Parts: sequence; C-alpha cells; structure tokens
Amino acid sequence: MATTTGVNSDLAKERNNSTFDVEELSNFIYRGPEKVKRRRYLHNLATKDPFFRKFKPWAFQTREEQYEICLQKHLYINKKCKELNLTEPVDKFFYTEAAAPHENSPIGLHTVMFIPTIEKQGTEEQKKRWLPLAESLKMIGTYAQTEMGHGTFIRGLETTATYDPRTREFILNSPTITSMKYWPGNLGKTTNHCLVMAQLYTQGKNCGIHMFMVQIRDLETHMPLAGIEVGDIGPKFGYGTNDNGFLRLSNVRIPRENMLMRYSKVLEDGTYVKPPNAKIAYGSMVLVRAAIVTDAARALAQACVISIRYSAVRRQTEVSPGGEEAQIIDYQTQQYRLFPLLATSYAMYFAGRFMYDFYLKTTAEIEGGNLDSMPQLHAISAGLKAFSSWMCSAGVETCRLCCGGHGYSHASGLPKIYIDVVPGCTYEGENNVMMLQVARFLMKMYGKLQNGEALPTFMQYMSTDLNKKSCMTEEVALNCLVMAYEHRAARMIRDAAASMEKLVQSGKSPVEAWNGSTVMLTWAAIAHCHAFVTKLFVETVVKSRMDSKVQSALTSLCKLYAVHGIVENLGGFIQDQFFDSKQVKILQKKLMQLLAEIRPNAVAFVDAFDYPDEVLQSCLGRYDGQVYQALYDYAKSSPMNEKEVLDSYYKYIKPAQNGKYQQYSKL
Ligand SMILES: CCC/C=C/C(=O)SCCNC(=O)CCNC(=O)[C@H](O)C(C)(C)COP(=O)([O-])OP(=O)([O-])OC[C@H]1O[C@@H](n2cnc3c(N)ncnc32)[C@H](O)[C@@H]1OP(=O)([O-])[O-]
Ligand SMILES: Cc1cc2nc3c(=O)[nH]c(=O)nc-3n(C[C@H](O)[C@H](O)[C@H](O)COP(=O)(O)OP(=O)(O)OC[C@H]3O[C@@H](n4cnc5c(N)ncnc54)[C@H](O)[C@@H]3O)c2cc1C
Repeated sequence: MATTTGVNSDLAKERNNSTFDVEELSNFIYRGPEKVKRRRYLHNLATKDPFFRKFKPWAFQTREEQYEICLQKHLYINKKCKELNLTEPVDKFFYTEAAAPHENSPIGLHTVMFIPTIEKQGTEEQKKRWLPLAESLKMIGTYAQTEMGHGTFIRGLETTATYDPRTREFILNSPTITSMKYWPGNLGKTTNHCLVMAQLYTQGKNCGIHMFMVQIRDLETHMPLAGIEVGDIGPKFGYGTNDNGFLRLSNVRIPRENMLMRYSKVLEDGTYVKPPNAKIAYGSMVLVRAAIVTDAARALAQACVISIRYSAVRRQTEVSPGGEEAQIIDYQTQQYRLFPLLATSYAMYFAGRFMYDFYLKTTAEIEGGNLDSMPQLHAISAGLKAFSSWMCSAGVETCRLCCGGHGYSHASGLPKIYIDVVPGCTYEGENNVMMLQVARFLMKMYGKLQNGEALPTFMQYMSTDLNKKSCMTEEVALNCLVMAYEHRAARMIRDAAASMEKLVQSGKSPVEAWNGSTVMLTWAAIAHCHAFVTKLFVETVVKSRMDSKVQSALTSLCKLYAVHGIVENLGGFIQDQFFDSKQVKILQKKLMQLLAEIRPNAVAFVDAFDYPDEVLQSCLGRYDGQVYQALYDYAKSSPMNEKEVLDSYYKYIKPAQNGKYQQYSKL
C-alpha cells in the first residue's frame, strides 16, 4: 500500500532501480550542467513568486478570465524580465515556462511574429521607428495573413493594398467577405497594429503579396480607427487565452513608408522593385515552423512525464488470483504504448535542437545576402514542423488514454497539453500541405540525381542501390536500422517520381500528374522525415560525448525508436523484400526485448526532463507520486463544490420533484 506523504514507495523504488544518473542525462539534454543550473534558477524565480500563485487553476476560469489572468501574467513576466535583465530568448523562455505554464500569451504573436518580422523584413529606418515602440508595448502587434477564405494558398489572398502616387499612400481594402483577416492571434481585442499581408497594386499592376504596417486602434482610447472593423472570433477547441481575431479594412490609408521594404520596394512614383527571391517574405513562417519542432517535443515530453510516473504509481488488477495488483507500467501493452512515445520525445528534442541550430546558421547566411540554402531551410523546417506536430499530438493523446479515466480530467494536465499542441498541425502551414512542399523539394533532388548532379549531404542517401537487401542480424545494429529508413524513403521517392512520369506518359500535364500522385508524394515526404529524424537520433547517441551509462541507456531508447517505427510501418519496409521474414521476426523480438530493457529506466528517463510540478500542473504527474491526495484536493477545490446545495437545486430540481415544470417555460 503506497504511503500518503513523502514520495510514493513505488516511485521511490523506480528511482533506485535506474541504471544511470538522472542528473547526467539532464545535463546532456540541456547542453551542460551550467545550463541546467540556470534553467532551475529561472524556474525557481518564477515558481517562488507569489504573484503567479494568486490565481485559480486554468480549468476553473471562464474564457474571459482565462484571457484577463493570462494577460496580467504575461505583462508581469514582461516587466520582470526587464527587471531581472533577462535578455537571452532561452532565459525568457524558461522563466515564462514556469510562470505561466500552458498559457498562450495574449501578446504572444507580438513577440513571436510581429517583432521578428519587423527585424527581418523592415528597413533600418523602419526598425528604428517601430522597434522601440514595440519593445515598450506602445505598439502591440500581430501577424495578419490568413483570411476567412484563404490560409494555405497565400498567393490567393484577397486583401488589396493599392498605391496612390499623388498622396504617396497605400489604400487597404477587404473587398469581399472571404477577404477579411480571420484567425490572427491577439488581433481581436489586444493589438493596436498589424502586419497585414496584402496584394500589392501599383501602376495598375498586381505585384503579389507584401507586408504592410497598419494601425488598427487608437493609441489612447484603444478604439478601432476609421475604416477598421475588428473583433474576437469566439471560443475555439483551445487557446482560450488568445483573442484570435477578424479584421475588415475599408479604404484605410497608410503612408508609403509602412510597406516593409527591406527586400521589395515601391518608389515614390509607384515603380515596383522586386526582392532577390519572392519567397523571402515568407521568412517569419519559417521561423515559427522551426520553433514548433521543439514546442511539439516539449509537449510530448511533459505528457510522457505525467503518464509514465502515473503508470508507476497506479496499480490495477491482480496478475495472479489473490496476488498483489500490478503497477500498470508492468503491463507489456502499457509499455508498448508509452515507451516508444518516450523515445519519440527524445528523438523530437534532438530534431528540435538540430532545427534551431540550422535555422540560426542559414538565416545568418540569408541576412548576409547568400540565399542558396533557402530551399533546404524551407524543406527541412516544413518537414520537421509537420512530422513533429503530427507525431507529438498523437503521442500526447495516447499518453492521456494510458491514464484511464483520470486522464480525461483536467486534473491530469493532459487535455490541456493536447489542445495546445494539436493546432501546430494546422497553423504555420497545414501539415499535409507542408509535406507536399517537402515532396516538391524531393522531386527536384530526384531530378538532380537522374542528371548526375551533386546532392546536399542529407539527400545523398537517394543514390542508394535499391536492389540491396538489409544488413539486419540478431544484433540489430544502429547502422542497419538507419539504412532501412533511408532505403524505404529512397524507394518511395522513386515510386512517387515513377507515378508522375507514368501519368505524363499517358498524356497528362505535369500539374495533373502531380495532382494524381499527391498521396504517394506525401508517403515519400513522411518517410524522408522519418529517416531524417532517426538518423539524427542515432548520430546524437553515437557521436556525442556523454556519461557512458547514459549513453548505453539512450542507445536502447534510440534503438526502440527505430525498431518500433519499422514494426509499425512494416508494409513500407518489406514491399520490395528489403527485409526477409526472418529479419522481421528478429525485429519483432527485439522490440519486446527493448521494452523490457527500458522498463527499469522509464521513470529516470522522464525525471531527466526536469520539469517541476508547477510546470506540469498535473495531479497524476507529480514528482512525489501522491496522486490520490492530489486528485481529492483538486476535486474539492472545484467551484461547483463551493456551496453544498447549488441554487439550481432550488430553481429546477426541487420544483421538478414536486411536479412543477413551469420554471422551464421561463427559459
Ligand atoms: C504561434 C503560432 C501562430 C500561428 C501563426 C500562423 O499560422 S501565421 C500563417 C501561416 N500560414 C501559412 O503557413 C500558410 C501556408 N502556405 C504557404 O506557406 C504557401 O502558400 C505555400 C508554401 C504552401 C505555397 O506558396 P506559393 O504558392 O507562394 O508557392 P508556389 O507553389 O508558387 O511555389 C513553391 C515554391 O516556393 C518555394 N517556397 C515556398 N515557401 C518557401 C519558403 N518559406 N522559403 C523558401 N522557399 C519557399 C518552394 O520551395 C517552391 O520552390 P520551387 O519548387 O518552385 O523552386
Ligand atoms: C490556433 C490558430 C492560430 C492561428 N494564428 C494565426 C496567426 O496568428 N496569423 C495568421 O495569419 N494565421 C493564423 N492561423 C491560421 C492558420 O495559419 C491557417 O489556418 C493554416 O495556415 C491553414 O490554412 P486554412 O485554414 O486555410 O486551411 P485550408 O487550406 O482550408 O485546409 C483545409 C484542408 O484542405 C487541405 N488543403 C488545402 N490546400 C491544399 C493543397 N494545396 N493540397 C492538398 N491539400 C490541401 C488541407 O490539407 C486541409 O486538410 C491560426 C490558426 C489557428 C488554428
């Protein structure tokens, strides 16, 4: 029987049984002991600040309260970051993560897209004019691109910005109902400015979509300005703290200097100057796509912490009649659902780390005028964004299901993690659409291969001999696993290309051939991303310097990631007899062995993520494992329990019991 104070005895046992030092793994995840120390210091600063503790839990707030409380918290965070001189984004992130966990900021778009877009797309003069105002929150802005009628196909946006050379102004209009901006975060009630993506017309010509700075509310009264209709779009699946908004523009005039003109320009006389690459204006989306990879990994990691700790504490069902009830983590089916997700959370963490470094390196080159790597950055960020948000959202939901009934309660923290992570499949480019962008890149690479041209390093696997069979033996070596993923991706790329070629030969146009092959193209893109992430995980565990016990445990986890991915997608790996049936059996057997191998370290693996209880906000995922007392306290704190007898009892139940139904007719 578990105790009700101190650390739950089952959880304590788990921690004693692990084969490696958790602190060593935390050091590896967060890139060194100094960084772990700093992260803890920042978490502590936030969790010990009484300001953040005075609010009731998120799930007990109305939507209006969610918005207002979250706004207060984020404005306070803003002030504290300045007082504490937290200037590094990573420092701000860790402080915020503990101060307002799972509460998307009502000024988030201002920080994540509005300011970076000015920084990256604005001229020096524009940056000087707007950035100080934005830093001091005199200007609060958002990124207003999506319209009611178009989110994906941004060349089809309908908002117009027509240049008037007489007054040197642009006139902005939303000519149709579908052209109204719809969805931009924080647009509804919070912001007073927006960066509006609109079709530029000058000298009678359409020059495509460009960004314009538009003031939408008065800086003193916050009332909408003339020609502006703006508001909140109403409640959504989640994101209650965010006032995603709508915006209609009617003959709104802005000065010429309000077009973001670092790359494209409209001169005073209306002459249009093209950018060096038309897609450079899409840079802010690339930035957020890159960030989504780590966001998704973090969500899955937190869900795994909750679900795995709970699975160690929860006991259910006598395994043999009259015997002790088993910890649910000991059921092989529970391990089969959770441990591959644990492995996925690590795989995605390393992918996010890679993405961040690659983004910084490539954008520095772009800023320096070298745009050569733009297509690679686009393909990698679009692919990893889609792959990670899909895998992690589905994974969080599985973690929730693994907690049985209690997983359905907000007390578990899991529904909130899910509703926060799942929009990552849609925003910043719907995932299927992103995978088709990856496929477009892959087809170009395939064309290069056919022409004998050089390929970037990460695409060189495409030249693999597709007649070669797997090198897999009982040992299940990591290099054989990587080879399997690359083989599958290379074959699927070839098959998608062959499908298009066949359609062209049958008389279809290249566009029709593309449209007739999009499912195969998507398969190829997903297989490519899967291979990319697997290889990255393998290289991380093989090449990085770390404690030897950590390395050995992490290698098992990495192997599990790779083996599980093959077993779950077997069709794609055996279609061309790459594996024979003996090798399939080896992999299935290895999968079960790996589950058992990881079992003693499962709690240590999640502890190493080092999330304080204040960040997890979960009765089930508590470090001390005292889940039942926590559930009881949570239930008692429900506003429904403030009164022993609710007013509704007297208003409706009592009269109904007395056969008086007239109250209902008043409704
Ligand atoms: C907290 C989060 C809040 C959320 C905020 C939001 O959601 S904000 C709203 C978020 N909204 C979205 O995310 C909207 C999603 N939609 C889109 O991003 C675009 O409409 C598109 C990429 C789907 C197509 O664009 P299109 O019709 O203009 O393109 P096309 O088909 O004519 O040509 C494709 C060519 O362009 C290339 N290329 C494309 N992008 C890039 C890039 N970034 N870099 C480099 N290159 C890029 C591509 O490689 C290809 O090259 P190729 O092969 O010709 O050499
Ligand atoms: C929480 C949230 C926050 C957001 N914040 C912002 C913001 O701050 N600023 C902003 O501008 N926008 C924002 N958006 C909007 C978001 O970027 C778009 O919703 C997204 O880009 C998808 O576009 P869509 O809604 O038009 O979907 P659609 O394109 O209509 O997609 C519907 C379906 O059609 C399919 N489809 C569409 N085109 C193709 C194609 N070419 N090939 C194959 N299939 C296709 C998609 O795969 C999908 O299944 C936000 C959205 C959400 C949910």
